[in-house]
Amino acid sequence: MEKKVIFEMKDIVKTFYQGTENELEVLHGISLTVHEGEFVSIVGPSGSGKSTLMNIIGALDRQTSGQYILDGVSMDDVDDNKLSHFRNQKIGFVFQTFNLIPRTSALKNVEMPMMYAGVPHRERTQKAKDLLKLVEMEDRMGHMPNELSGGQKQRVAIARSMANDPAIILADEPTGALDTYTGHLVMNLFHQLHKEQGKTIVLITHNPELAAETERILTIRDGLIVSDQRKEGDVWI
Ligand SMILES: Nc1ncnc2c1ncn2[C@@H]1O[C@H](COP(=O)(O)OP(=O)(O)OP(=O)(O)O)[C@@H](O)[C@H]1O
Repeated sequence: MEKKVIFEMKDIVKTFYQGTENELEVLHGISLTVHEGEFVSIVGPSGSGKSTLMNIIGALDRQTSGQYILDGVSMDDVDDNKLSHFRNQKIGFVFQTFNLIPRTSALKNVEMPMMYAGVPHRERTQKAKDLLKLVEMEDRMGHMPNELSGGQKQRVAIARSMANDPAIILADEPTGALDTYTGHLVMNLFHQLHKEQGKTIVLITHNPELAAETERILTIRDGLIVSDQRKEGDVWI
């Protein structure tokens, strides 16, 4: 059976304008389809446009031209007022610097996206507990972020990213602030979520070794996708 399309980009161009004179076209026409359950990485040198592309995938920014369809909805049809709600529902973000809310317990951090989504108290607390259990953080639920190690913070952040059952988990250099060993543990967690829960994951990374662990590598250079490789068995094609 054909897998469901999670998002589709058609000829996405992004231009930044500074004043009326200066314009900088950063993405020059990106076309890309990602299906449900894929674990994709986006790699490319610094300045190639990865963050710009990620901001569009994550509905944090809009394209200048082209079409972006996320979970069946064209982003052109989502007005600015609805954008943050849409983002909260559809995207689970994991950042390099964790971005947990300080002086707020791990449990409350995971509850937060559900609070914004209007999930009733009892239900969201139970879901947050279940998610923290899934990432093996159930014994640290009452801890504040500053009482957690980097790897533990990232596990809480990953639990939070799944709170509203997003269409995509979008992870931007999620192991960038962690030592190699802890980074591997975090990557293993993504692999587990992908394999056991069928999550669709988009990983943005500088690290080719991490990218090679995923099943599809998109390489972006100077604002264009220059290769799109998939792993078949042990071979990249
Ligand atoms: N808001 C902005 N206004 C103007 N130019 C921008 C803006 N954001 C990014 N750029 C430019 O777009 C280009 C691509 O930047 P981007 O951050 O997407 O690259 P990147 O591949 O994520 O780099 P890195 O790996 O270093 O984070 C750069 O030349 C950058 O200066």
